[in-house]
Parts: sequence; structure tokens; C-alpha cells
Amino acid sequence: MISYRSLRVALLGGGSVGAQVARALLEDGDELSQRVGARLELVGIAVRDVDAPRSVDLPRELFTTDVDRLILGADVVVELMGGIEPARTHVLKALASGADVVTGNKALLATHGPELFAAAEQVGAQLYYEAAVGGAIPIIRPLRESLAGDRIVRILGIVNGTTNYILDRMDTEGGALEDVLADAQRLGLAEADPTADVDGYDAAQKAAILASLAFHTDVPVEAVHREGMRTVTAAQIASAARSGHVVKLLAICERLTDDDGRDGVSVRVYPAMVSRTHPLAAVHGANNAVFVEAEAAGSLMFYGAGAGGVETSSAVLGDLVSLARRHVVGGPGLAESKHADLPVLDIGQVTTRYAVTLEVKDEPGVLAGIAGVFAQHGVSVETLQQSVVTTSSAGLATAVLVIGTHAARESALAATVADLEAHRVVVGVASVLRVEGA
Ligand SMILES: NC(=O)c1ccc[n+]([C@@H]2O[C@H](COP(=O)([O-])OP(=O)(O)OC[C@H]3O[C@@H](n4cnc5c(N)ncnc54)[C@H](O)[C@@H]3O)[C@@H](O)[C@H]2O)c1
Ligand SMILES: N[C@@H](CCO)C(=O)O
Ligand code: NA
Repeated sequence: MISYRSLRVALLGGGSVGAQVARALLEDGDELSQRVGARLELVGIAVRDVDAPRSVDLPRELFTTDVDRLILGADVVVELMGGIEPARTHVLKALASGADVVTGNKALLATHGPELFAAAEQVGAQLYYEAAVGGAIPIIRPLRESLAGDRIVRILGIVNGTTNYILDRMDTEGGALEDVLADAQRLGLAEADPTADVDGYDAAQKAAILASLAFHTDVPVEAVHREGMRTVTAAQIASAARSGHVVKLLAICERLTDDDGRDGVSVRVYPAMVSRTHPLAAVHGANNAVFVEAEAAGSLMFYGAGAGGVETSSAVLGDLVSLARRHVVGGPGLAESKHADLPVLDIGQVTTRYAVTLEVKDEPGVLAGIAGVFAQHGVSVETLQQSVVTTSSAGLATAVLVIGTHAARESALAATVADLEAHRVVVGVASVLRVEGA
């Protein structure tokens, strides 16, 4: 029997993920020791309430509310409390003491990443965060290490399981968003307050983390253009289906060149149409997937469980084993690479395709008038579908036009839509959806 030295592991948080990490450390300790070359000794679990009921049966003496004391003397601190404060203060304290840190806290990283990485670098400590994006799916380490010699061009991610579940059910069952959301809440899949998921805040935090890594640039979450999915209607999903598309809430990180020839990045979250032939269209239920396009590697897809206590604990334990091995061998941790320092460009500089749905008067010359507005702004029309003409009780005959465009600048499309709204033959602009993943 080999006798290993011990690494003292302090766990902050014993909830869905934390309890599973604790269980694995206690049950699989021998095997993990062999992989690491040191024993991972769980010295305590900081929680809000020591007597709260837990999903996993863990020794009561491990629990404490004294976070500061637990951090003191730890070799590795695993932060799974969530939220910004007091998690930020605890992580900074752990790093300052020379401990390595594993965290799954996307909110903290997206808002205070540079401060935390600087604190880690100052003392040569390591900060790992695989669980922060895509739960169990390995995506941080592939971007940080495997693809470090390549140039990432674009990332399209389904990084929020709740919204993917809702949109998938709307697509397959045809329900309205509010009904499917209410059902998801009843089943415990969506939070009682669904704001973070439905309004895209959670996806924006993950987009900021992915873009920072992929483009070697600090991308603060405030720089992410964010549109939630509350406005997506059953009619939009049905119309997308008719043209062979599905609607997904996407986190998009992309290299761009702006009107002045400046290189930059665009980081954005919005609901968009994706062709049913694209691999992201096959991501169903609450699953996540990150589709990465790199110059040399080409297209790669990372797919799996984006949440769940047991699943996410896999990512945390992977970080823990990896960081503990390095701790045993010695030497500084991986520094964050921010050398490119690219500007985050305004949404107006984005080039993509669009599906514009218009209600128009049914009279001669309408199509020519509409086509003229697109042409005037340099937006090229690719497809046009016209639905059956209906006549209102006031005797007004109208038709619905769905116009698919070629790739165009967002600023040109916005100007086109403004002119269409004011056009004599247009009764209303019913919907504008981007089409991504061409
Ligand atoms: N649950 C998931 O599927 C999932 C997936 C990916 C990432 N994450 C991230 O992992 C982290 C943990 O998530 P979770 O779902 O396990 O959370 P949770 O709410 O189930 O558990 C949080 C734990 O932290 C403790 N805690 C919170 N504030 C504290 C404080 N001030 N002092 C002491 N203890 C405190 C609570 O007592 C609880 O034990 C979060 O950052 C979350 O974003 C979770
Ligand atoms: N609320 C998140 C949890 C995982 O970060 C989701 O629905 O994907
Ligand atoms: Na992950």
C-alpha cells in the first residue's frame, strides 16, 4: 500500500453540486489518490445551515458555518456556493493564502474574472472553472489548452438548458411560451423566478467567459449584447419550421472586422433560427452544446448535460484532480492569456442573415415597393414566401410576407426595418429573427 501525502480540500457549499463532490471525495478517495499522487482529504464543507436537509448522506462533523476558518490551512478550496458575495471575498482570501481554487461560479467569473486571475497569478496559484460553462461538458479545458495553438473564429453555444427545454417543447408540441414555461416551473426544471434564464443573463455570463478564453481578450459581461427569449412566439416557431429551421437561444462569440477595417469580437445572446441540418438543431431538452469553429481544427461540437448536481460534479472533480496533480509536482498555474486585447464591437457591426415577417396590403406594386426598401440599404433578398391573402372586417385585404435575406450588416437591417415600418403598403413588421450557423 502506497502512503501518499495529503492535500487539504475545503469545500464551500454543500448544495446540488457540492454534496456530490463531497460524496465522490469520500467514496472514491483511494482511486482519486492514485490518479493524483496525493490523498485528497476533505477537511470541511461550509454551508449556511449545518442542519439543512441534504440529498446526500454526509458526516455531520464535516459541516461548518465558519468559512474563514475552513479556508485557513487548506491546499485547495472548491467554491460551490454561487453568487458574487461572499464567494468573491472567500476566493480572493483562498488565493491570497496560496491555495488553489476550483469554482463553478459563472456569475463571479463573468463579473470579477480579471481580479481573480490577477490574484491567482500574483501568488502562482491555480484557478480552474470547468463547471462554470456547460456543466459536465468539457469546454473550458479544450479552449484553454487543446485549442491554444489554433485560432478560434466563432462559437455558437446552447449554454442554457432551461430555455432550450422551453424552445424545444414549443417546437415539438406547438405550445405558447408562457404555457411551456409554467409547465417547466411545475416540473422543477425552471426557477420560480426565471429571469436569469429566460432573459438571457445566465447565457450572457457564459458567453463572456467563453469569448474571453477563445479570443485571449477580457470580455466583461456588460459588453455582451443580450436579448432574451420572452418575445418568441408559437407563430415564429411555426414559420421557422416551414422554412426548415428551429429557434434556439444562442450565445455567439465571433471574430469580426468593423467598417473601419479594425479587428474585433462580437459577443451576443439572442434567440435565432438555425437550419434543421445544423448539429445545434439536434440539441433537445435541457441539454447544452457548444459548436466551435477554429481555423485549423474546423468545426467541433461539444455536447451533453449542461447542469445537474451529479453531472456537474464530474467537471469539478476533473478540475480538482488536474490541479492537485500540478500541486504535487509544483510550479505556477496556467496564466490567463489576454494578449490579443481585441475591442468588443457594437451589435451594428455584426453581419448575419435575417427572416423578416411583414403584414402588407394586398395591392399591385407591393412586392416591388418592399424589394426597393431592402435594395436601398444594400440588403440582398434571398427568399420570399407569401401566405394566403386575408380580408379584415373593415374590408382591408392583407398578405403575410416572410423575407429571407443574404448576410447583411445589422445596422443596414435596422435601417431597412425602420423604413419598412413607415412604408405606405406595410401594415406591420410582425417579426425579425436572425438566422445563424450558415
Ligand atoms: N446546479 C447545477 O446544475 C450547476 C451547473 C453548473 C454550475 N453550477 C454552479 O455551481 C455553483 C453551486 O451551485 P448549486 O446548484 O450546487 O447551488 P446550491 O444552491 O444547491 O448550493 C449552494 C450551497 O452553498 C451554501 N452557501 C451559499 N451561500 C453561502 C454563504 N454565504 N455561506 C456559507 N454557505 C453558503 C449553501 O448552504 C449550499 O450548501 C453555482 O455557482 C452554480 O452556478 C451549478
Ligand atoms: N439555469 C442554468 C443552470 C446551469 O448553469 C440552465 O438552465 O442551464
Ligand atoms: Na463545462
